[in-house]
Amino acid sequence: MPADLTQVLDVAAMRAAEAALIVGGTPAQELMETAGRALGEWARRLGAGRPVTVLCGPGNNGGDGYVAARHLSEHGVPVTVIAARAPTTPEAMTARALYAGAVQEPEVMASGGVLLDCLFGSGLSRPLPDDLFALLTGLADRHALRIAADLPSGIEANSGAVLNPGLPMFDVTVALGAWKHAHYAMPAAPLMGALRLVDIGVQAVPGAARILAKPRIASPAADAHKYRRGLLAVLAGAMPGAALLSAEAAQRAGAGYVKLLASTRPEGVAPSLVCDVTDLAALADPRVAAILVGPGLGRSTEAVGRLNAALVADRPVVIDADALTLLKPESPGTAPRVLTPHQGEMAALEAAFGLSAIGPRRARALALAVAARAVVLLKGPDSLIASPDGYVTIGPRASTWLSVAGSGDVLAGMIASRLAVHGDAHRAAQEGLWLHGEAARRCGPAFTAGDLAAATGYALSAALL
Ligand SMILES: NC(=O)C1=CN([C@@H]2O[C@H](COP(=O)(O)OP(=O)(O)OC[C@H]3O[C@@H](n4cnc5c(N)ncnc54)[C@H](OP(=O)(O)O)[C@@H]3O)[C@@H](O)[C@H]2O)[C@@H](O)CC1
Ligand SMILES: Nc1ncnc2c1ncn2[C@@H]1O[C@H](COP(=O)(O)OP(=O)(O)O)[C@@H](O)[C@H]1O
Ligand SMILES: [K+]
Repeated sequence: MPADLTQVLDVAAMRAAEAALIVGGTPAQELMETAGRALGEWARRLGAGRPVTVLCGPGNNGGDGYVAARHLSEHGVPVTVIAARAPTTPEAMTARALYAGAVQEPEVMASGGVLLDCLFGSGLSRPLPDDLFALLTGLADRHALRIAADLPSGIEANSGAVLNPGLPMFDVTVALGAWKHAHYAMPAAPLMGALRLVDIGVQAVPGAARILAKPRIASPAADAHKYRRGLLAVLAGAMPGAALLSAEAAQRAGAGYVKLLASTRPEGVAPSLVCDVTDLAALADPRVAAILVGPGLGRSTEAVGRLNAALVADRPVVIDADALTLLKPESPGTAPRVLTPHQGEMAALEAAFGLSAIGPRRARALALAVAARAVVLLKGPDSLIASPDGYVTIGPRASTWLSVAGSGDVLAGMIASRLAVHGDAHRAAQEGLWLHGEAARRCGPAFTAGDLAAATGYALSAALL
């Protein structure tokens, strides 16, 4: 069976997946051999002739390092191996024995080309002791290129916690076998540099989180018309600018008809955007395929009324921004929902739904998804999507320029537009998150939310079948 290179595993699942490979007939030593050789090959190629220092710890991460060192030596690359601690696992002991070159004491301060950090990987259970922290940071300072084996040492694999403040920045992190949550989670992710993944044959783990894949979006069918493509109702509120931004993105993300619902026509409505001043009455139109409520809604009693009107209309709905702070367990409606909280809105929702705010973001998002019977897109530098049936999708790193006012309104518009097209909340959240990241990539640096909304069509074109 081909390996699964899209899943993101926690340490227990990774160990179980490795154990399954071993039971299936691949000895642990062979797994280490595959991982270590690939690691050595990355160091050789990225080093481009420069010498490599391999820093080895006591566990299997260190074992990978001895295999990498052997591979590098066999290819004529000058290697210095430093054993920070003696190997303790049978595989690491064998790997060390098979490395024919000298192994230096940790006092040796090598310098030069590439540092390959094989001190600790997924087995790190506590902060690095002072001597190892000093050794790692000292070596990192003395090498031009820093590569981490599996994870930078000092990172907790499940949570992405940085256990030692002041860890060095790496240029490349070579994940071994499968992605771990830390590769995509804050605060660890920015320390890792470029990410690469080595295939050691790890099979798909049922229910594992997955990296968000590029969606496959179809063009309108030959017999399409604007209603069949999806009518999206965007509820304007106290500050209509935000809803206008959402609507602008939504018009470019696939829906055939985007209507702004307001009691009076706000200023700045583009001619292409229909503003229905019958306002909430327009929700009775059976052709409304999806609703977006929240951007610029306000938090007044009137805002609560508008949110509830959107929910009782019983159409697939995106609930964003202010509406998230007004949503309650007793709020009406049974239609599919997408909630798009940032960290602050997440805390408000957790309080409203009586949930604990402790634990990794993915677990918190899942708990809310179940409690609110909604797909939850938890936003931030490490955005992720959780669905009530237990699936987690991890957003790949996105442009940090997305941290601009109105960027969330654009995302909500993209998701709502996709929801109007097909009504599937989970798929719409995935498509919207991908389009948001792609639009940002195309915008380059220092864009406005308006630029981002305007780039939606280009992002969509990249995902067309
Ligand atoms: N298994 C496989 O088939 C494959 C595994 N692979 C590789 O194995 C890696 C995982 O290996 P691993 O589980 O041995 O963990 P690793 O990160 O080397 O360290 C654990 C050791 O460190 C110790 N220790 C922990 N924290 C410490 C601290 N702060 N300070 C000091 N000591 C500390 C801990 O001891 P203890 O906590 O019991 O004291 C234990 O001795 C994985 O990242 C990948 O590189 C790949 O080759 C693919 C095939
Ligand atoms: N540092 C960052 N890196 C990547 N994406 C980010 C970063 N900061 C914010 N974002 C994204 O930008 C959007 C901001 O949304 P939100 O917080 O609702 O802002 P606003 O209310 O101004 O629209 C979210 O999609 C979030 O994931
Ligand atoms: K490492």
